[in-house]
Amino acid sequence: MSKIPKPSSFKPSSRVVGKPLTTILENNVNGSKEAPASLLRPQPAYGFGLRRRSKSVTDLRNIIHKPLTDLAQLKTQFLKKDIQNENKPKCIIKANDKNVKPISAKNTGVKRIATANTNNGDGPPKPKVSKKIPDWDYKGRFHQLNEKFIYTQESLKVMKDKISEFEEIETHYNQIKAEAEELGEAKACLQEKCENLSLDNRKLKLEVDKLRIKLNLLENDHKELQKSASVLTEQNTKLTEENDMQSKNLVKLTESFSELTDLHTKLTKENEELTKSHKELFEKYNHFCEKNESLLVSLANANEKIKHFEEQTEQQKNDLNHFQAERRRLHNVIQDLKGNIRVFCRIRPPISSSELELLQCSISFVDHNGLEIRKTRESISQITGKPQEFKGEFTFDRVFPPESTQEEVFEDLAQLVQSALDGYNVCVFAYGQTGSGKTFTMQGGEELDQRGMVPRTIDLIFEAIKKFNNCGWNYTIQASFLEIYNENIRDLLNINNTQKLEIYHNEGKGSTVTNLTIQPIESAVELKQYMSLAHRNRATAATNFNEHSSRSHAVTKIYIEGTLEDQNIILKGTINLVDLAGSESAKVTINDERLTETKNINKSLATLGDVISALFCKSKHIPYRNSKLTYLLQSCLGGNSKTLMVVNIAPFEECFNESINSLRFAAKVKEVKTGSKRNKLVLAQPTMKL
Ligand SMILES: Nc1ncnc2c1ncn2[C@@H]1O[C@H](COP(=O)(O)OP(=O)(O)OP(=O)(O)O)[C@@H](O)[C@H]1O
Repeated sequence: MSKIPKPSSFKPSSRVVGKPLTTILENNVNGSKEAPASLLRPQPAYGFGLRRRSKSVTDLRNIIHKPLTDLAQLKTQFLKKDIQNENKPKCIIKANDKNVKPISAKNTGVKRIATANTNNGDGPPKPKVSKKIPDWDYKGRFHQLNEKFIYTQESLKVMKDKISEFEEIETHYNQIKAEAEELGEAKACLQEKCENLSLDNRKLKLEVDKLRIKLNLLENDHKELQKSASVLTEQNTKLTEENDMQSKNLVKLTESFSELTDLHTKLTKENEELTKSHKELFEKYNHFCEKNESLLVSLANANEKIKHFEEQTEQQKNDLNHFQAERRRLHNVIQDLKGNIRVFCRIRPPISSSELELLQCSISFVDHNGLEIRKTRESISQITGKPQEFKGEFTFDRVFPPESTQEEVFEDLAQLVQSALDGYNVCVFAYGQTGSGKTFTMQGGEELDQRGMVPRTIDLIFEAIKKFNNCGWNYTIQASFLEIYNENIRDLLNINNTQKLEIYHNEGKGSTVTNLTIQPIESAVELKQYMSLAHRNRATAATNFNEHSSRSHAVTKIYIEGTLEDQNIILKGTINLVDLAGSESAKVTINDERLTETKNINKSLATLGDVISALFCKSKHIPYRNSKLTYLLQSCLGGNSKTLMVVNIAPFEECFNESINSLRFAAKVKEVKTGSKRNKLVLAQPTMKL
């Protein structure tokens, strides 16, 4: 049995009133919660019990299923009972219907009497029931009966009204019955639909089960997705950070891109131009390729020639080294032939007007080697009574008159510089009295052409080194500057040097001075700078001859070391350029201090003479140690060393005696030279200049 929705659960609605029952049922079948309109319609009153029950759907259902005859029967019964009830005061209503509960007298009691006298609104007011009227009170009984009669009449009237109501109800019942039939049909439809719906419901349940399973699966998936979502969130955070960085990079890259775009545009233009020029160049290239082929042929020929020339060059290099060795040998032979000790004499000119006013000696020059010097004033000999002549004739390797230039004086010295580069020790002395021109000869004047022997030697050494470098030679130059003053050595490159400067002689290495500054030199300019410094540091003292006369021996020593690695040749030579102190005799000195200076100077000069004499005599003992000067120059005096002495002469008559002394000293030295080399004048070798 399909369930019909209970009317009690429906709310009354005015909207459904007047609608056909089928429509209402259909609406309910479709899920509407509205009650059928007929069920909500106000029911006609056919008794207070029935009216109340008519609101129940169950009663209505019963009514629907009861046949119409029952209703007529009900009406009749109802009317009968109503009349009977009137006659049975103990029970106001006796319901035959199961649904109308009988009211027992027990429950009503006295109240029944009270209610009988009250009007309940459905009928006429009941006559009051007073206490029992005695039988004899006919009047009272009549009055009572009369009231009952009136009441009965009114009740009858009421019943008639009720009958008419029942007729309406009957009409209405018929309508309801018709509607009930419709409802039955609708119910069948609904049942069918319900069955269908239950089928659908089952299907839906199955689907729901499936969906639940799916849901579980989806929930699991959801959890996994949540996990992966959290992982992805972390990744997302990282990626966001990376993205930020990338964004920044992107901005930079965008900027760079724009720059590159500009550059690209420029380069595109350049490329176009270059393509154009490339085209032109390619044409030229093709042209040159053609030329190149012919040139390659010529190149191959040239290569062959180069190879041939290289072989020749190598041969010539070997020859050159051989010739250089030969040149060194021959140069040395020439120098030996010229003499290992050479003596030049140089007469200086008067340089100031005061010097021009002085009496000059008469000096006559015999070719380049000899000179004759005499006094202008002749004196009478006290012994013979005849006029006495003071003159001297001297022959030297070279005599330079006053007009001789520094360049001319240096010509011969240049050959000795070459000997130093070839690995020999060379010593150049400037000898002479104070003011005779020693310093001028060695250092020179201010002008370029007045450069003396020392700067010219420096220039020549570095010029020669350049040439030798081209032939594979490598030279290193060092220099030291010292002076010997009162037999004490002073370092002219470091005048504050308080360390002891002592001379030691080593047979292999020659003389060395301890603690002396030996300065490596890279260029001629650098060496000249040190030379100027040494010149400034040199001890000077004013004399009556020359305001800045030197009272010390100044020694400039240049160390030359040449290496030819190919041939494993090392040449070590030195050049000593010595500006000797003035050689004047003690009688012209002014004071004791000067006298001591002069004595020391003369002693060292005399020792120099003695050493040279001892070398000439080939004495067993050479007194080198008698003076610091000779001890220092020991390795440059004698042996294979080359010595050049330039005797400087002042042309003044008042210097005549000193000049004669100097010339005699020089002549003595010259004799040494000629004596030792005369026997060897056998080979005449050509002179080889640098
Ligand atoms: N050949 C020369 N030509 C021109 N002037 C010269 C010549 N020789 C020397 N003199 C000048 O004569 C002066 C004295 O010369 P210098 O100073 O060289 O003499 P010195 O012998 O070195 O004296 P001292 O021993 O005192 O040093 C200087 O003014 C110098 O310039």
